[in-house]
Amino acid sequence: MERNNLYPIFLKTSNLQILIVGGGNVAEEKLTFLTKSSPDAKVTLVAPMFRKATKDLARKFDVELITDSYHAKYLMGKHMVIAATNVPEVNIQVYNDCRSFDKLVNVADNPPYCDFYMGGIVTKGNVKIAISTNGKSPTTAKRLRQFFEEVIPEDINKMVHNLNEYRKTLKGDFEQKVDKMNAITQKLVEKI
Ligand SMILES: C[C@@]1(CC(=O)O)c2cc3[nH]c(cc4nc(cc5[nH]c(cc(n2)[C@H]1CCC(=O)O)[C@@](C)(CC(=O)O)[C@@H]5CCC(=O)O)C(CC(=O)O)=C4CCC(=O)O)c(CCC(=O)O)c3CC(=O)O
Ligand SMILES: NC(=O)C1=CN([C@@H]2O[C@H](COP(=O)(O)OP(=O)(O)OC[C@H]3O[C@@H](n4cnc5c(N)ncnc54)[C@H](O)[C@@H]3O)[C@@H](O)[C@H]2O)C=CC1
Repeated sequence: MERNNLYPIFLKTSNLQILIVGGGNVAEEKLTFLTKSSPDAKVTLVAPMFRKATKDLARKFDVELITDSYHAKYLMGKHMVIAATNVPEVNIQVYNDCRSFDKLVNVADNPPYCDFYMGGIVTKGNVKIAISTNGKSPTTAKRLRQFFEEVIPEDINKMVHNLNEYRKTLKGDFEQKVDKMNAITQKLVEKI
């Protein structure tokens, strides 16, 4: 069976500068999911024109909008880039420039031109689940996201908080703490 070899990481987007090239539907969709998961992300968009809803989102999440066509100078200081224009040549140019400057790049909806994929994301307090289908079916990623949003209880964060508090009260060496944490959470994985 084919398998997903991507390695998920949880980025501190408030420490990183992200550039989105484009201001249309796709750029707005990527910005919507990015800010939904990471409202404190540092994001800049560059495009000759932006949708009204994109401008509203930008105001809400303190996103910088640059009204201009893409130029490589806009990559300066950026760590990650998402290209989402409707001009394939521009998207490929962004990809090539990012390669030259060692930036991580995602050409939205174009898997061969992605160093990383955006995933389906479920957030419940401190708990976050990211879903990828290895680029094979974004719709499945969306449906799984909706499924987990539904089935994971809101109070999962209470459990994380309580276990964090309990962990602080534990004395002993590392191994004893691990044993105690495992013992108290054993029920979670026991088959009924
Ligand atoms: C590879 C990837 C690269 C990337 O963009 O990062 C990619 C690629 C493509 N998307 C396409 C289209 C659609 N994308 C969505 C939705 C989402 N797409 C997302 C991620 C990814 N999309 C990455 C892989 C993720 C993984 O590994 O599973 C999500 C999860 C996250 C996000 O966008 O932030 C977000 C759901 C968020 C949520 O709801 O939680 C929908 C569904 C809808 O809108 O209802 C459609 C229309 C239905 C359809 O066409 O399938 C096309 C075809 C374009 C064409 O036909 O030209 C391609 C290209 C191709 O597949 O070749
Ligand atoms: N809209 C959709 O749901 C989907 C779109 N696509 C493809 O994704 C691409 C983008 O789609 P949309 O966002 O819907 O297009 P769009 O037409 O809504 O937006 C394109 C954006 O790119 C900007 N742009 C054009 N040239 C630029 C440049 N040189 N520098 C910076 N920005 C530039 C435009 O100003 C505009 O804001 C298209 O190629 C489309 O075929 C693929 C799948 C689904």
